[in-house]
Amino acid sequence: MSVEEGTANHGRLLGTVRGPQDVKRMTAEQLDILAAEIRDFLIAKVSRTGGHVGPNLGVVELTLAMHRVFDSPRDRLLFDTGHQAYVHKILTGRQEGFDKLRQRGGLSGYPSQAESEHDLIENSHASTALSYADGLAKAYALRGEKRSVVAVVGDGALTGGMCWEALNNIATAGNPLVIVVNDNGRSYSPTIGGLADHLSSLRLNPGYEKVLDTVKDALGNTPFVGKPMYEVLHAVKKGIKDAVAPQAMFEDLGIKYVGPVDGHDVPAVEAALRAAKNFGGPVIVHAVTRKGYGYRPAEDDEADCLHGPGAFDAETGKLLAVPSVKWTNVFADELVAIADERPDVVGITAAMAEPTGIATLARKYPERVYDVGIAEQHAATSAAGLAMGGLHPVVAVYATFLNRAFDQVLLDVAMHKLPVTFVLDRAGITGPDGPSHYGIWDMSVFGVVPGLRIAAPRDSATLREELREAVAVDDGPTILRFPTGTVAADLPAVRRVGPVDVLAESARTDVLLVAVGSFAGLGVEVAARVAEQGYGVTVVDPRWVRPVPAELVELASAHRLVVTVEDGVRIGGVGSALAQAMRDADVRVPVKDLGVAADWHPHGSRAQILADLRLTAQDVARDVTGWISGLDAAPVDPATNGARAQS
Ligand SMILES: Cc1ncc(C[n+]2csc(CCOP(=O)(O)OP(=O)(O)O)c2C)c(N)n1
Ligand SMILES: CC(=O)[C@@H](O)[C@H](O)COP(=O)(O)O
Ligand SMILES: [Mg+2]
Repeated sequence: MSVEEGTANHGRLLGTVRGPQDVKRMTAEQLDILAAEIRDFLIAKVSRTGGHVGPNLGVVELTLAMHRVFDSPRDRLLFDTGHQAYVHKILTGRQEGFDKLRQRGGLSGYPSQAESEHDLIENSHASTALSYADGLAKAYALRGEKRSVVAVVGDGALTGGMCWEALNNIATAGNPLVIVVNDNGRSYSPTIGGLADHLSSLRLNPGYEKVLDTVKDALGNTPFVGKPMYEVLHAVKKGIKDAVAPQAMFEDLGIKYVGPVDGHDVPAVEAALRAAKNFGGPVIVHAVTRKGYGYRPAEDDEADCLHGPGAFDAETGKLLAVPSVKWTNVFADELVAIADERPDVVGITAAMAEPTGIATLARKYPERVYDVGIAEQHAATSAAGLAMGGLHPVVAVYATFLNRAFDQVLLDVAMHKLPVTFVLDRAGITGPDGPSHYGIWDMSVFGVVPGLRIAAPRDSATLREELREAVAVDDGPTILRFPTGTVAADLPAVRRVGPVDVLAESARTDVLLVAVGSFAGLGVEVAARVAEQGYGVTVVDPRWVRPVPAELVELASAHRLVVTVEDGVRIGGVGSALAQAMRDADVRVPVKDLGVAADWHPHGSRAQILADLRLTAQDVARDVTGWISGLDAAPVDPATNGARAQS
């Protein structure tokens, strides 16, 4: 269908867009129609699949303007965090993929090089785009390639320290580079901090370019022209600039500032981008947008402007699935109960108060909760300062995001033996957000930290118990980690051996099955399946997985085979650490450690990915039966650990 036909058939113009070139030749009127159609498309599709509908509704015009001014993929368009790249995907030939957005085998919710040559940054962690852009611009400069580099960064992502490390370098390098600040004033909730205040001071001031244009227009009609006019204009510009000094911060850094510009006005954004493109150095284009723009349920959503909901009713914006009791809710309620008793307990969030449950504490004790912005490294070391000041901070972040604060946890917190508790939500395989969101690294990465204790609760009862144990520790840091979604049904222990809970046992002691955290239920199911083959399985939940409890080694010595299963990478995981502890104690029992291969696992549902990894009761039972019956036939050399071949 032609653009003209598409224009005539409302709802069909989008169907004429197969690539960026199709929007370059559209008229302003067609662009308005197309923007409306894209919004309808986003609401229709994402309401069915779930996803980042709010952020993407806010960048429709911005993305249209970017693809009209720049020539992707020769010019590189980078998206910080990448959750706001759906419009970019729509304009680069991937409309059909939205029926399976964030689903196994379907479109990723983030840029994906495997999907398109137009995509570059696949990491969904915030505040990285400017560093990529700095490097890209330096590479093109050195190679003599005339290619534009454009990085879209949100006001929330700008609160991340890496952005300021990058800006410092971008300013010095002086390479042509366009930084589009997508300023909607929000992360999930309103963006906090001095930078956010600075941006809003810019938002509230008339863009000095716009005021200057007005002055130019006015003066332009006067009789005098030439040098005096230029001097007048220059004086006016300087005067206005001084009056709206806030953007001086960027310009004093050596980065030109253009804006603020209405991010929903395609021609205005295009004009700013063209000016930036031709500037010949680093330029910030400050686009003011609204998260959820054009869709009232998102615009009016106080919590997070429908930042990333599950499937929802397109008419009302209401979630279709009523959230069950999540791990997060249990944590939040227990944290408040603890805070009632412990005035030294305070909470820290990295711009995710609601999703981590810290908001529950903030509602009761607002003075005891700190939102540090998207700044996990700062969160960790600020927590160290709070602890040095006599408090016990509870830092609640998603497991995957603590990765970037390893050095702070190791040296700023643990080396000083400070009582800080890190609560890692979304630990393990999460699913729809894909590999850079998988919280599979924490038990390995932080397992090496001297003096740091790690707990992996199996249900709400143990979460409450282990959280209390964690905040009672006063000579070092603790980590409490649990998965996404509905909390597991309580699974009572039949007895406790030291800190280790025995969940099931038999007269026979063929297998010790160490089921870590949320895999406890799987362990009990495996034991029942293996028992049908005549073998006895003792299922234990270590509760505290680091350091390895000595009682676990003792229990191992009383069995013929040890099998561990964890929702984390095998390398350096609980199984690996237990095997080492057994070797150190000269306990010669073969160990099979099951877990997640250290790899970039694709997105999908949590259940699907775990099944792909053969981390189901059926698969594990089959393996355990094979191993133990194999022992009947011939002993496995404990030294080889008999590691299971895994993808
Ligand atoms: C390191 C890191 N911490 C936390 C998050 C979770 N997160 C995803 S999007 C987002 C808010 C981003 O706000 P902003 O950059 O302003 O983009 P917007 O959603 O407003 O378009 C956060 C905190 C993340 N992706 N990365
Ligand atoms: C982009 C980002 O990092 C978050 O929005 C993330 O997608 C949220 O994940 P949950 O849906 O598990 O809260
Ligand atoms: Mg924002």
